Amino acid sequence: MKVIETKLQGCLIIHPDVHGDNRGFFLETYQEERYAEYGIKYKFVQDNRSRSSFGVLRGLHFQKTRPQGKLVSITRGEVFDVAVDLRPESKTFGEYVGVVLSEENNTQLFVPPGFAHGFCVLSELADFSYKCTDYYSPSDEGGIIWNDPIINIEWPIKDPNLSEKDRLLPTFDDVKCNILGEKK
Ligand SMILES: Cc1cn([C@H]2C[C@H](O)[C@@H](COP(=O)(O)OP(=O)(O)O[C@H]3O[C@@H](C)C(=O)[C@@H](O)[C@H]3O)O2)c(=O)[nH]c1=O
Repeated sequence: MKVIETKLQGCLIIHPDVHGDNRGFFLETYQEERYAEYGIKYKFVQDNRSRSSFGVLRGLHFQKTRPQGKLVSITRGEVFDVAVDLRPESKTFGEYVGVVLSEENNTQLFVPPGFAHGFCVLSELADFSYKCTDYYSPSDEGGIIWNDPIINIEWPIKDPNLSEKDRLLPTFDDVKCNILGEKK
């Protein structure tokens, strides 16, 4: 397994070892002891999977008081996946990393608790799988609009297909005030 640190502390790009043979391939998508060696020492309590079609963008999502760390990967298709650092004490607060995850590259991203997360779909269909370090808590959901001008993510698609909820998300500026306890 190859693990690459990103500029956002704790946010890791993971390339699991893929064992190919004449039947196909095998890979371990999570192994507690080995992932812990790289700082992923969380207990995962929920596994999720979503399917989306080309041009769908889900995000940018976080939970306010019960932040979820997420170990994300793709079992079908290709996405551009984004993590935004929302940890108020972080030197990289407000910065993001983006990485292509696909069924070809088998890459994973570990998004620590305290980040917003989102992805857009680059293939006809994408099956997105992730493990979470805390439970889904709908009343605790927060979000930032995908095309926020301050975060300024270079999404590889234009005019994404968004849920009604995601279309109405606030800006980073609005969310930042809440996170940092500032008055606007
Ligand atoms: C996230 C989630 C949703 N749901 C339900 C609520 C709703 O009826 C339906 C779809 O929910 P959403 O529109 O919020 O799904 P979605 O937009 O896919 O939300 C997800 O986006 C990505 C980017 C993330 O990082 C995830 O943590 C999560 O926020 O599924 C659950 O039952 N459990 C869950 O953990």
